[in-house]
Amino acid sequence: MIKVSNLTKKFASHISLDDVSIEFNKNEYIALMGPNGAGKTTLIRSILGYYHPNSGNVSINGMDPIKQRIEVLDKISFVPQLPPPIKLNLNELIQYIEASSNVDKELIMHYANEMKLDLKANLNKSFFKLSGGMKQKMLIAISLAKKSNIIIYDEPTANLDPVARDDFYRLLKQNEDEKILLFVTHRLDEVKEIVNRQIYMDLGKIVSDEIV
Ligand SMILES: Nc1ncnc2c1ncn2[C@@H]1O[C@H](COP(=O)(O)OP(=O)(O)OP(=O)(O)O)[C@@H](O)[C@H]1O
Repeated sequence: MIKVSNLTKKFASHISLDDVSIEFNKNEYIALMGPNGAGKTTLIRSILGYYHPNSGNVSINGMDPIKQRIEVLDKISFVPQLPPPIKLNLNELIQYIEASSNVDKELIMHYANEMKLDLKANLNKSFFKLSGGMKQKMLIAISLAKKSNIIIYDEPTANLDPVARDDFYRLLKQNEDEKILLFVTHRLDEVKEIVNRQIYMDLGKIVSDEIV
């Protein structure tokens, strides 16, 4: 369970999260929406322990994502809005993920194949030299192979072509059981069939929260 309690996060005098309280439970597939600058990514990053809040706190299965960062990140699959500038080639990246997060290499290969990413042809290529869509396919393949109970996606389809988007949503549907899936999106039409809860944020607050 993810529990956010009275969370306020300011950057200088700007309030990005304004006393936000919300819970996410297993079997919830959540679309987190709202205009640019509403605070969605700040909320996600706070859940992942990237930010020290000005007040309030976050708990993930009873753990503090700042104090127990490694244990918390081990429980979560996360695909960010902008892929990180990883210099490792894909082979090294897979080996690193396999060793650090105990993710099965064959499963990464399987999901990469399902996302139509030709992993074998690109194994010696640096991650940062892949196209934007290829990077997202790789991160999605890793996120699905990790088999986490908490999956957080921050606009993961931004660079994907329509075929890759369809592949991604098909794989997500296969993967739905007993999870929390938190999905930041501007395209409700794309995720409508997958989500069962829709949350809107604006000006650092939750302005609506509906079970659908
Ligand atoms: N690291 C930071 N330093 C300063 N201000 C920040 C930082 N991160 C976010 N902000 C500010 O916090 C506010 C919320 O930003 P956030 O990225 O959470 O919005 P968002 O809802 O994810 O927007 P988008 O839909 O554009 O991705 C914005 O005004 C942004 O400028």
